[in-house]
Amino acid sequence: MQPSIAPAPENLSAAASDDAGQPVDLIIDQAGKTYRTARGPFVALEPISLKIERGSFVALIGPSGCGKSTLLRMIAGLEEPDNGAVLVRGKHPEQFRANGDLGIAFQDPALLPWRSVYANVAFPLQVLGRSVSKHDAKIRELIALVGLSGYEDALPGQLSGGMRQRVAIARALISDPSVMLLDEPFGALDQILRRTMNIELQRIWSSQKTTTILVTHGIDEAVFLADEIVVMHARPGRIAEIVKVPFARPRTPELFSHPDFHALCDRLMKSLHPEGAEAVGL
Ligand SMILES: Nc1ncnc2c1ncn2[C@@H]1O[C@H](COP(=O)(O)OP(=O)(O)OP(=O)(O)O)[C@@H](O)[C@H]1O
Repeated sequence: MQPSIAPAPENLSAAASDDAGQPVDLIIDQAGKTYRTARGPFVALEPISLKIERGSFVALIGPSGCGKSTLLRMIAGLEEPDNGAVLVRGKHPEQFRANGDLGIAFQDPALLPWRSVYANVAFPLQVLGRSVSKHDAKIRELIALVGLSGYEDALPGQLSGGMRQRVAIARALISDPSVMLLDEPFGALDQILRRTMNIELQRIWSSQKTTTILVTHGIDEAVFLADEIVVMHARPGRIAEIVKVPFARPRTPELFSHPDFHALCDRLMKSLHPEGAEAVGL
């Protein structure tokens, strides 16, 4: 498995494809983040470089505090790197987000409690000044895609945690984003529901082929869903390695019990926690 960290070329906006000639959606070039704290500067993320191919599914894994959310916030344009550059389809992330090209779903689905499922999914269209009625078919199609047909009029308080997350994913997709950022979207769900959602997410991603970046603490979730896994280490936050996931798609639930799946999970566990892995016999 080859690390695929590529130093970004000098002319970033011209770097629309990677070494294999594949179109690239995201270029991170020597971007880092140091926070000022009462105890002095704190390096949340060392300067890192990374390229993400169009239509791929990339997972970010790493211990708590290694800078996964900081990196995602930089990609979303919610945080500026101190140095280096982040470009999404050749644009500054903030500009990219303002066009509705970026879909975001975080751990807390943050639905508006007084609005129905339909109105929550439609909300980004209103923010972007687009007509909801013109997009009626699209809204219903996405609600169906996330398996919630029949719940259009339900309020978030009437839904389970998994259903609320599905609404958040439909909402993230309503503006036809070319890039989707998911920060621990299933972190609060139990293991069974989480697996169901993993299978659902693969189905949704396969039908849309939106470039997706998922932050997760679940190694099995990352292996099941991703084409590439970015392993991060903490103190300071940095990329330790990038691992390609070799399993063919569509991946079925049986993969979760396949020996090769477990072998890759163990290998990633070692990469994440070299000392701890030895203690548990890996
Ligand atoms: N605004 C801030 N000011 C100071 N320190 C911050 C700030 N935001 C994050 N940090 C610190 O930067 C480091 C990276 O934070 P980040 O939230 O990116 O980590 P993470 O890998 O997403 O963690 P987790 O898995 O626990 O969510 C942490 O040590 C955090 O305390």
